[in-house]
Amino acid sequence: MEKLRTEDEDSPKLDDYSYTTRQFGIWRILVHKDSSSSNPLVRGLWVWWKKLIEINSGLPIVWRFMREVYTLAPGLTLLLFILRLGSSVESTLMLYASSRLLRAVETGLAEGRPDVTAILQAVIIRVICIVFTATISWVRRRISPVLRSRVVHHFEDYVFQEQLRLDLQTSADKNNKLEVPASRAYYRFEFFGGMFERGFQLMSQIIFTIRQPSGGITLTLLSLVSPFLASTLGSSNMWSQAYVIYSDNSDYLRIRALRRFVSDKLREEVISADIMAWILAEYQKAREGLGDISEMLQDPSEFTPMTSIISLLSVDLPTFYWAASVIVRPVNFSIISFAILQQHAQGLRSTIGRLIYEFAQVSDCVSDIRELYKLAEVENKIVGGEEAYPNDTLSTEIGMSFEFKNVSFAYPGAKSNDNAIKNISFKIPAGHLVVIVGANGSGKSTLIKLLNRLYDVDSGEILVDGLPIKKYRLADLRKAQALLAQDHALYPITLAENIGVGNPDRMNDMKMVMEAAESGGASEVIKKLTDGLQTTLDPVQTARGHRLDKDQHKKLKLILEELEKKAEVSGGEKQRLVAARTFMRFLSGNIRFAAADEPSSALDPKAEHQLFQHLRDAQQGKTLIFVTHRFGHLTKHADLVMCMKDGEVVEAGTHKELMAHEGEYSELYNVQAQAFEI
Ligand SMILES: Nc1ncnc2c1ncn2[C@@H]1O[C@H](COP(=O)(O)OP(=O)(O)OP(=O)(O)O)[C@@H](O)[C@H]1O
Repeated sequence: MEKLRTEDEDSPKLDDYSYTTRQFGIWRILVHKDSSSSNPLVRGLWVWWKKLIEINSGLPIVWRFMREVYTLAPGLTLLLFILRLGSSVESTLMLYASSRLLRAVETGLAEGRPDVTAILQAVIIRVICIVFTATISWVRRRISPVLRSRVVHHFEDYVFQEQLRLDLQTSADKNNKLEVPASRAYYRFEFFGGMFERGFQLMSQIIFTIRQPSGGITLTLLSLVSPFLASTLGSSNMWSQAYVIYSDNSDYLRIRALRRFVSDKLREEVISADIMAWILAEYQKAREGLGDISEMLQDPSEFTPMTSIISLLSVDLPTFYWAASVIVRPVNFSIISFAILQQHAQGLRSTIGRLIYEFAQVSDCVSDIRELYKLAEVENKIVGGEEAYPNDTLSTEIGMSFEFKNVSFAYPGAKSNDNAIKNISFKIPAGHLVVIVGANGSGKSTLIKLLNRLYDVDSGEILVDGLPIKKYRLADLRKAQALLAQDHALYPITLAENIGVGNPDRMNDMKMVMEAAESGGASEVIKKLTDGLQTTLDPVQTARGHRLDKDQHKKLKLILEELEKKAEVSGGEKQRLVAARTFMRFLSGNIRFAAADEPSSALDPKAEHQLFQHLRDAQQGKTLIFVTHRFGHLTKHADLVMCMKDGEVVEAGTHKELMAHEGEYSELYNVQAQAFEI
């Protein structure tokens, strides 16, 4: 683990990052090593102290969050807090009512004559309390969903907007992944509302208990002990610390892996390969290997008998106090007072317990809120320059020119130590047709991504029309480029929109959309579909059924099946539709560079030939790069063929030159050519 961090002058020493390793069943847990004491009580207090510091530092962001929620619905938020204030005195009022009732009964019993007025008063107060409680909860149930929608929508929209803003390199960074769903915002708001309510509830209970005739103050103090002890001992356990958890039990991992064979994705292959018996045998072997090793996550040392005894005894402290005072002053003994004080003690203990529990969660809330806001602070790694593209003095009408100067690049977060691009230098003149060939993993696609500034180079420089690529405005650069790649997908919108977004300004121009579809070879696909251009291939599915297992549910079942039906296209048809989007982009008239990165892997030979032909036909005013493994007729038309191997350009020239050279390219070419020899 230490290897993951490099030490520099300002960063904390590695010792500060030390951890202890623990093993529970199949789980290995690396727990951050705290410098605090091994005594659970001292450690618990230390955890509390750290929590307080954390909460203190989080106050500004919580304040910002609460203000933001308030501005979304000021009236509703205020009303909700007023209702919470009302709820906070509910339990005290109820307690007051039942104390009055008990005292009235006690007096009646003592005097042999019940005080009907007092009893009636107590009953009326209790009924009022019940009506009050029911009304408050009714109003709350009505306003909460509205407030919830506003808060959740607000944060969902914000997160969506921020996620859309991130570039590839920035969003690939794990630190920029949101670990909290936007819907958590409302729970966090409710959480603080709950604490506010609990705070007032505690205040009203304390005031009421202190005012009790016999031992109110002592009772209040004694009621504090149990929840305080429980929370302090509880907070010192391992789960409240920072940890990394994983399983390295090979049998457990094998079982998990083998279970994947029953997924829909693999089922077809499993059945056709008839490997069920082997899977089952492997599964049983792993199960035997795992034996009784537990998958449960439980720290056996979490609670020792002593801590449990102390915790349980502390609950009975008010009773012990009462028993002691009866022994010392038996004359004061009243069973009713005892019952009332017991009720007070129980109420206080439960409120304090909940409040302490909630207080312990505040730091989690703060980190959730921080997490929600963090995306706004993330700066994109790919930063555009000021220069417009096309550049009046440097750019030409015939296309974009490129120059790579000693460019190296490794994917951020890649496990491999090898660069995907290694110190490459070459030039592509404007308007040229370039074909890049090479083995799998040689860096062809990466090169195209660098030209589109999906990633920035680690070292070296890329020039576009003679100027460093970083100097151009990003939006201008991208508007002038069109990429068509094998893994480009169809979007979950209609086919008309799927093609139209290639040129958003003319999205509704159906004539242009159909023209683009024709060039991409997709018009036949569209005609085949019942809804034509208005088809959505992978629509958002919301339909679901519940307990449709009986005969009388047949009708509902049929409706559900109808709702679940969706249009499907083949892999090659999908590629044609994606290609149509690129042609739509061409029709914007802005494109000076187009790259086709193996866009034809699923196309039949005729469709592939047509696609390449259409791309070449549209080459006017563009530099065109093809990345392909099936390069026969393409390379013959190419102005430049670049052959890549292990992240380097090993050969570059025309087809003829490279064939004469008899190197890597001619070898690849001949392998393909041989396939056609009889
Ligand atoms: N997103 C990524 N993260 C980490 N490594 C990557 C990523 N994409 C590609 N690589 C690695 O970079 C190297 C070059 O990959 P690239 O996709 O450019 O190869 P290619 O020549 O286009 O291969 P192919 O012919 O198989 O498409 C490979 O070793 C690959 O594993």
